[in-house]
Amino acid sequence: MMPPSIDQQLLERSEAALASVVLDRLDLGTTDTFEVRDPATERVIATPPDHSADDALVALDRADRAGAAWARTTARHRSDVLHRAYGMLIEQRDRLAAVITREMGKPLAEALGEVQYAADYVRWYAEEALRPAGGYRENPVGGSTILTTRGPIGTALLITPWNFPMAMATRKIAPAIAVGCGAVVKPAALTPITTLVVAEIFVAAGVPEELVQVVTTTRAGAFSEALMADPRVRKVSFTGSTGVGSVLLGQAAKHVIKSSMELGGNAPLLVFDDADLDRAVEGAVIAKLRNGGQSCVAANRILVQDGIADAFVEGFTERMRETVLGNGLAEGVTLGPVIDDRAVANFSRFVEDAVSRGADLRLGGSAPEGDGHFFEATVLDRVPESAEIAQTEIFGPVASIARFRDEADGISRANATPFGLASYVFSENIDRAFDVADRLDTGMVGINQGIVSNVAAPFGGTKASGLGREGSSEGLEEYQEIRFYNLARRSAGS
Ligand SMILES: NC(=O)C1=CN([C@@H]2O[C@H](COP(=O)(O)OP(=O)(O)OC[C@H]3O[C@@H](n4cnc5c(N)ncnc54)[C@H](OP(=O)(O)O)[C@@H]3O)[C@@H](O)[C@H]2O)C=CC1
Ligand SMILES: O=C(O)CCCC(=O)O
Repeated sequence: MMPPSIDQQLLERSEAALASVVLDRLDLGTTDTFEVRDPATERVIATPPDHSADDALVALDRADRAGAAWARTTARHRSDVLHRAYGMLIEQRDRLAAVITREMGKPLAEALGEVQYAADYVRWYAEEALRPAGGYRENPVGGSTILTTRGPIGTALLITPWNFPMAMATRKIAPAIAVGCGAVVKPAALTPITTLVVAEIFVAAGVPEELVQVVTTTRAGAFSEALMADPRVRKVSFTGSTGVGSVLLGQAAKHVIKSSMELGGNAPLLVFDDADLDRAVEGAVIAKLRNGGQSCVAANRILVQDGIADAFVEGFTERMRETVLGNGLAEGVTLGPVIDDRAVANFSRFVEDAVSRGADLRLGGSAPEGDGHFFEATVLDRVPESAEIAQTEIFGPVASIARFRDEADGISRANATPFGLASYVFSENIDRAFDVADRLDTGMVGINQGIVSNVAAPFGGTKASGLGREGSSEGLEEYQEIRFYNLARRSAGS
């Protein structure tokens, strides 16, 4: 079948959007550059500066100084600035979405969804900035009153991945700004442009020019070594692979830096015999294909109870067959390219390995010929636990289905992973759904739905999936330091 053709007007608009971005926001005279490519065509779309570790230290210096002044502003002021930024992000949603699609690949409609999701973090933290941040309690043995305050922790280092280039940036930058911190942001080298647009809009909304410094670089290791050894960094927030998260935690341990780590997942999605079939199929498609499967909360292991398995696999495969693969700028496309060649090679290997171990390939399984990094929506059924795909984070549009006998079997398989980010349960028996959800060792559980992401909810995982939470009020606390005042009292206390 011919791939859908690209809308020329959208292409031109996206070219204009890319051309409008100031690539060197640090303006340090850096002459090294690197290439950012469109994953749908492999063509170069931008050449931002490749900043050195020394450049990053200058950025840190600026963010730290600006942060000291920002910390003294009122919560009302910070809230107003964030509200303005929200409005401007929404006004510029088409420009932002075009940049996201061109550098990351997701279909334009999904990119627009990411812009709204990302902007919602800014609005949420504009509101949270005003919440009371302190407490009062009596010393239980009398003699003093304990007052607590929460203040900005200091300068934050924010490292983001390529899969949600806007939402992961705002999920970190907005709470940092809301409480009064400065920040150095390092976007993924594959997708740095969106973050530059976000920073530009924040400044236009009233964020001081130097408060949020975006460092574009391909030298991530040297960057983090230099910054994590600098005592001015008081907070690191990272989203990405568990391997890099561990390296950062090692560096944080040395200098005792407060850390939030949002790392890999291996989400189980359990469908019980008593699930509503249509709901389970729909939820599983949503959970599997979030961001083309390139999400840490994407359903990684679909586990289906024996009694409903055949009907589920039938329905799920038919829904996966409806996906339209192609360039995210083309009309009707619902599945864009994957991020790079390495990902395509991984998926081909997963499929080959699973089939060689007895899995049943129900749909897809190949990378189409031609330019760009594409992989078909794929369904593998009866995947044995020995298959590589049953043990690893897939991060793409390949669904791995296995069957289970009963509740105990399903739960024990679901928990048999070092990861604990998200899980999903489908059952019309609400007692069972809650009971199973309670016994799944993950930070988030979707019950009868395939979505857990929500700005008002604490996003994060257990075990090797990370530390800390993002979004919600808990996400704000990650950028705060608690202080208490022990106020002497004459009375013995009440
Ligand atoms: N939990 C999640 O949300 C995500 C999980 N992943 C998982 O990780 C796998 C690999 O993806 P990838 O993008 O390579 O993830 P990485 O963990 O390598 O990259 C995430 C971010 O960390 C940066 N980084 C890389 N090395 C270091 C370092 N030594 N010190 C500081 N920062 C560093 C990257 O920079 P640079 O781009 O320059 O390498 C990028 O900005 C995926 O296939 C997926 O399994 C990926 C993305 C998100
Ligand atoms: O997948 C990720 O890398 C981050 C989380 C995306 C989401 O908020 O849903």
